[in-house]
Amino acid sequence: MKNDMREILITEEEIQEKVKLLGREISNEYDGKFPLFVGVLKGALPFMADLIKQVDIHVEIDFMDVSSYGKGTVSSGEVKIVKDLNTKVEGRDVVIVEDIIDSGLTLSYLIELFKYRKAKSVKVVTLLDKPEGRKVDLVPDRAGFIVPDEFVVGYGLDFAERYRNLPYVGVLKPEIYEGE
Ligand SMILES: O=P(O)(O)OC[C@H]1O[C@H](OP(=O)(O)OP(=O)(O)O)[C@H](O)[C@@H]1O
Ligand SMILES: Nc1nc2[nH]cnc2c(=O)[nH]1
Repeated sequence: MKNDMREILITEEEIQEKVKLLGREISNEYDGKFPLFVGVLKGALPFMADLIKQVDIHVEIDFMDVSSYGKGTVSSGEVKIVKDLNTKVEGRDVVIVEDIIDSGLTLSYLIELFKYRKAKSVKVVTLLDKPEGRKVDLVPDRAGFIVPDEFVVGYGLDFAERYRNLPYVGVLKPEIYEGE
């Protein structure tokens, strides 16, 4: 798969170091509390798995599957719930765990949903933030790395359901996108 990459933007080591730091910060922030971490499938899976191992307080985890991207690289703009939570969020400190914030449409939808469901607090931690992609005004509470306005893959992020299992984040060669 490495041959398909035009460029590696963030190495495995850089990711793991950042995840440790975020885990420590979140442990301090929620010390004495029992937050509900909501992983947004599918992309947040590797980040969620690594992050919870670096958090040194009790946490509950659950997952939601929402989708606004089809097979390609452009958001449809419409957010659909594919799988809802099994956990009640009323009265809970919710931490939404994302792989990337691009347009911000997915997250703004989820934040409003959890507020409507009466969460005590709703915060966002994302591994990647792409501020140039924003279509709504949204700033994450914690972000690991800022990425440029390019379609990135790896560490949960796919192109046509591939490349999620790369341990790093990068950009594909143009001929890979064109082949689809
Ligand atoms: O800020 P936005 O423009 O809304 O983009 C961010 C969302 O897009 C990706 O998910 P996607 O809908 O592609 O589903 P996936 O995680 O299953 O790949 C990513 O995992 C975020 O959830
Ligand atoms: N794989 C991938 N999914 C995204 N969803 C929103 N932005 C991106 C991106 O840059 N790459």
